[in-house]
Amino acid sequence: MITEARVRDIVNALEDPFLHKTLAETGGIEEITMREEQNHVSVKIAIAQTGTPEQLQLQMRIVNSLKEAGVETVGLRFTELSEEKIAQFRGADAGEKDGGLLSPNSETVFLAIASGKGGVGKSTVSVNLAISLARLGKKVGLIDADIYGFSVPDMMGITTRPVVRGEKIIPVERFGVKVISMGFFVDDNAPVIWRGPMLGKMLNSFFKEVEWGDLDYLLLDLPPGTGDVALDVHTMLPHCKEVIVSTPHPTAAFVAARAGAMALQTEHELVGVIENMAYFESKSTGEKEYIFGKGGGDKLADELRTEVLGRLPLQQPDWNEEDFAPSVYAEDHPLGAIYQEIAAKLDTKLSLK
Ligand SMILES: Nc1ncnc2c1ncn2[C@@H]1O[C@H](COP(=O)(O)OP(=O)(O)OP(=O)(O)O)[C@@H](O)[C@H]1O
Repeated sequence: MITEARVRDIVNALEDPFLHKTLAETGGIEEITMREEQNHVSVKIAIAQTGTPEQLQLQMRIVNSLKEAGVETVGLRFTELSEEKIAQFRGADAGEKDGGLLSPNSETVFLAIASGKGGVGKSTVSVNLAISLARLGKKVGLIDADIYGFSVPDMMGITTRPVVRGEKIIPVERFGVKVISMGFFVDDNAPVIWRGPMLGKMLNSFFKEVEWGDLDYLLLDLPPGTGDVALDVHTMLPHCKEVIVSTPHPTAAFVAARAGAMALQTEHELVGVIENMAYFESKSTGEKEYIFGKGGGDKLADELRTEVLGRLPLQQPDWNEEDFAPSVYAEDHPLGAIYQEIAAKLDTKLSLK
């Protein structure tokens, strides 16, 4: 009679038909019982969905494999994996480079915008970089992946919600950029209190269920910092090029270096640093004041072996009551022009790769 360990090996090697992961990876084997005198093996297995043709096929595969290994009779019971586990594996799927993830098209560059801490202007940079790339004639999408602290819709002055067509969500288009945000799916300003597995599910559906069409760039505004949420999102994402936003203050640059290290550890590729709030320029004298210090961006770029893509001074966009978008810099605004330069630089750099 074969050993229990051998039974486990045989069954573990088979795949959950819905998650496309081996039962070893999903921890699908719940129980194995052996009755030696009858050469009988009984296995209880959890899979993502029961009562399906796929389950029948898996049943057949298990029975055949065990019989080939010399088992006389096989008993099988199936249960369903917990929602949490399923979400965890679906989330992990999104992290697979070529896995079931919808790539808006195979040429699309995923460009993630990260920061070491909150409040340095990561979302402002994401929004304006996306718009600048669109102004260059690129087809651009923007995912507000700062799931718990979404701000992109407000920053861009988006007042409409995506519509659902068939099984697909049509992103909202604003300033030539297709946008999707957690903010579209919660009641007005309600805090998001979903935990890990839901996060994976949500991110995954931002890729898979949104009708992105053909895109040159899909930008992702990541959660700030180097904590659990940022790490989870980094892990779940497909391979991205990544830009780190920091202020020039040394402590901001220190934590930003940790964000850069996290990107590298999770196999994303750093393409540059943007120094935001780099200085304040007096409108009357043109003199520059380095309010948050100087040199943090250069140090950070050195440490991460990358370059400073641009430096943005402190200045608000001009308000426009008619077409209100509080964080969007017009093309002829001094910051709009700097964003345009950064976008052109990035576009050249990324299209050469
Ligand atoms: N260059 C700038 N000049 C003036 N204000 C700026 C500049 N960049 C960003 N801000 C302002 O700073 C604040 C923080 O910016 P933003 O929300 O983009 O930061 P963040 O890093 O995305 O923060 P979090 O990740 O915590 O949401 C906002 O009020 C924004 O308008």
